[in-house]
Amino acid sequence: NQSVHQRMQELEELLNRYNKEYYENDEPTVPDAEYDRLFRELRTLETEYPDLKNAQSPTMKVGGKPLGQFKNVQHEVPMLSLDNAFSVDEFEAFSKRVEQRLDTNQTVTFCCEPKLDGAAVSLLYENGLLVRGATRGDGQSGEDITENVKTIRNVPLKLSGNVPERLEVRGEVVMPLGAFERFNENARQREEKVFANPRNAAAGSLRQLDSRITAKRPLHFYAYSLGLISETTELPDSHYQRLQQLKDWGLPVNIEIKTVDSIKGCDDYYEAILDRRDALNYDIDGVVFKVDSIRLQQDLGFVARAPRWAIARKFPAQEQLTT
Ligand SMILES: Cc1ccc2cc(C(N)=O)cc(O)c2n1
Repeated sequence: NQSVHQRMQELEELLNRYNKEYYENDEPTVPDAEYDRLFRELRTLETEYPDLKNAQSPTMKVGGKPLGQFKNVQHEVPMLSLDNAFSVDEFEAFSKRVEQRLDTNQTVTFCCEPKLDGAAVSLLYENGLLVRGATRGDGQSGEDITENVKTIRNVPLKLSGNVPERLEVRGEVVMPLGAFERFNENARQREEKVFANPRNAAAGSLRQLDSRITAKRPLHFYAYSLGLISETTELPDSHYQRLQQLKDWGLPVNIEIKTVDSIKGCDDYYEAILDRRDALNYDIDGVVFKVDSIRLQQDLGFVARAPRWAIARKFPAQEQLTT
């Protein structure tokens, strides 16, 4: 059954590629019917030849039998929240604090990104394989939702390239707005639970004990920082470049993430994202600015639970349209 094994590998590559296309640029090159046909062919072969089944097969992303409860996960590196700046003045106070720590003529580079309004999760990869997913919880410990995160279609089960032995990635799980509307409309028609907003929909979908339910929820994951990493790993001093490294390993990183070299650059970024807020395919509630230099981040450290080297600059609350 060498030719069967060959066909199974071919199907796996095709399905992984179509998955990536579907999430990279929202334009799958094949219709869903074709995707489903290939998916069914692979699942049939895996049933007939179980010893040829690959633990990272795309068929593993559909969820399995429900759990009785969630196990607890201790975050070896605490998952931090962000200090908020609601006004220009508060943001300027943040930038002043940062600049005080610099030498005179040193300029500071900031890494900027939209603040996704979803559910924070931690993904742990060992030798490039996804071995654990966890909710943020209280920052010190969360719930083990490994089976659920495996069903998020743009979460890779296997990283590619020269990956560290241990790599923990933190990011946000969101439910895209179009998918959220369709999901809620569907739920209304079936008189099932309707979610108040995409954040609740994402958080609620991740906390399902039955991962087959999570698998049916349209969720996206975007990596935004590194947690645990094997100390032998060579990494650039730039946070932005570390995120690009995650992207090279196959993890989804938001394309809106950019660096700027001044406070003015931060203000321009804030205005640019605010202007495009309604055009984005997911809910955001501000932008996040981080000192890009890891060395300077370490020098600035943290205050209580939030880092001194990062700030979330929040948008005015959106007037909730009365539905
Ligand atoms: C350190 C940290 C904590 C929470 C975060 C949350 C978001 C977010 N909600 O998009 C983005 C980030 O870069 C974050 N960074």
